[in-house]
Amino acid sequence: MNIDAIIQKAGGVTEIAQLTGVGSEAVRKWRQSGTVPAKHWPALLHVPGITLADLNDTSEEAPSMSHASNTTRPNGATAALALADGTLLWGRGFGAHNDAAVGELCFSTGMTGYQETLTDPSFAGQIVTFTFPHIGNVGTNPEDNEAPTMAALGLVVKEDVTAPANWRSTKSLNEWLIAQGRSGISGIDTRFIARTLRDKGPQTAVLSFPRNGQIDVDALKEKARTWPGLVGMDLAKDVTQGKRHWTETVWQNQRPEKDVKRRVVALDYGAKDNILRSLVSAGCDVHVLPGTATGEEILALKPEGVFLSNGPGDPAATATYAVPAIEAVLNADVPIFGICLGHQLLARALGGSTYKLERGHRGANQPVKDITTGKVEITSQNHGFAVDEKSLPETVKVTHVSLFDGSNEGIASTVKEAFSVQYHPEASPGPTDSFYLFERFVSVMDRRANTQGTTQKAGA
Ligand SMILES: NC(=O)CC[C@H](N)C(=O)O
Repeated sequence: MNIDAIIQKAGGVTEIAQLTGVGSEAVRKWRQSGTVPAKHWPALLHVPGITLADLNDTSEEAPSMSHASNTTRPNGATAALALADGTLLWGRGFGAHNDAAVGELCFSTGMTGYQETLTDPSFAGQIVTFTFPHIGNVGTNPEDNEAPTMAALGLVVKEDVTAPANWRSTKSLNEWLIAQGRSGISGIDTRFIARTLRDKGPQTAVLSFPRNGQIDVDALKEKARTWPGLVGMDLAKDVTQGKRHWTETVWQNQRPEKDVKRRVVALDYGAKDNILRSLVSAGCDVHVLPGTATGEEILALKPEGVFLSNGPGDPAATATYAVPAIEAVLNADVPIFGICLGHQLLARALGGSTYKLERGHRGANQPVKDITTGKVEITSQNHGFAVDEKSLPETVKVTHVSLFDGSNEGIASTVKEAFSVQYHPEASPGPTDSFYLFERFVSVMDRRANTQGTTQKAGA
């Protein structure tokens, strides 16, 4: 919304001046510059029809290397970001050199946890824009990785990365990126990117930070325009780490250790380490299998429960091999808990379908309502696909919903012990409001073991 539309919504120049406690002269100045100073936004948010997004649109452009400039390369520009719609943004490269990393451009609103975000395997095939302007301030450390390598193809930030200041830091973000072989670009107007993705939906982009400094703008734009996009891509098979016995708990675990541990097979479609740690902390003995494991391979481990992990790419593509395996687990009546890609795959195995969202959810402040209790959780999220509620059969109930856009955030089968959520109860980064889901999974297995125990005793 432009400034004139905002003035009109507020009832005119005199009214807006009164509302904000400034003189009409000040309002005229806002009109000239096209911006409303942020300190007056709270007063204007009371006016029906004016939203934060509208005011954001009027705010001054953040100082950046260039704003959607298509022609001249500014002095000092060493990297560029080309979007599929023809936009070219110049910036300063950091991290490792790469001629042209191509993938889906997305943005995350998380204010902390850039290292966890960059190593979340679900970001494979994507270039992450951080809307929080200061990235890199706390450096990197060996404990905050969610997987051994960085899955995201690159990162886009506003401010240049400065020297780290944190007692846990062992490497600067710049050095760490060099070791990961990934590039970053700074000096970018990240609000412009957020708005573009908001208004136009998902966009492919190419991040170029070439060693020789030569950037062929037209070639980059062409590459961005012709990349096929994430729809139809199975990326889980590229990031799964396969078979292992996981024993680590969450960092600074305070939960008492359980006497009996429930034997869980965790299917790794690109699992974040903190999910495995959370399962252990909640009382599971975690045996990880690759996401490509068959039903037979899973059931051969005699699990008391099966966990379906998060992961990158299009769930419809991964479903080709994952769904038959999940169906075998459902048929064997083994309890299931799924997160994110695991949620989408469970929905498909139960008869539902998935679709690509116009606006993905990425950040650590996403409100979700638990429909059963009415309680709201603030959740960590990273997904671009979603479960289509209309496609769900009667035997599946909706348990959680996004308070941002009403899309599905959780389901449960009414005939099997199987439930899943679209968000990330393991946080990392983000709030831990939803840890109860790991405990719920364990209590389902406890209940099963107890009833089976009773049955056995009764039969003996
Ligand atoms: N975090 C995830 O598991 C992401 C799931 C899926 N790749 C999506 O984008 O929706």
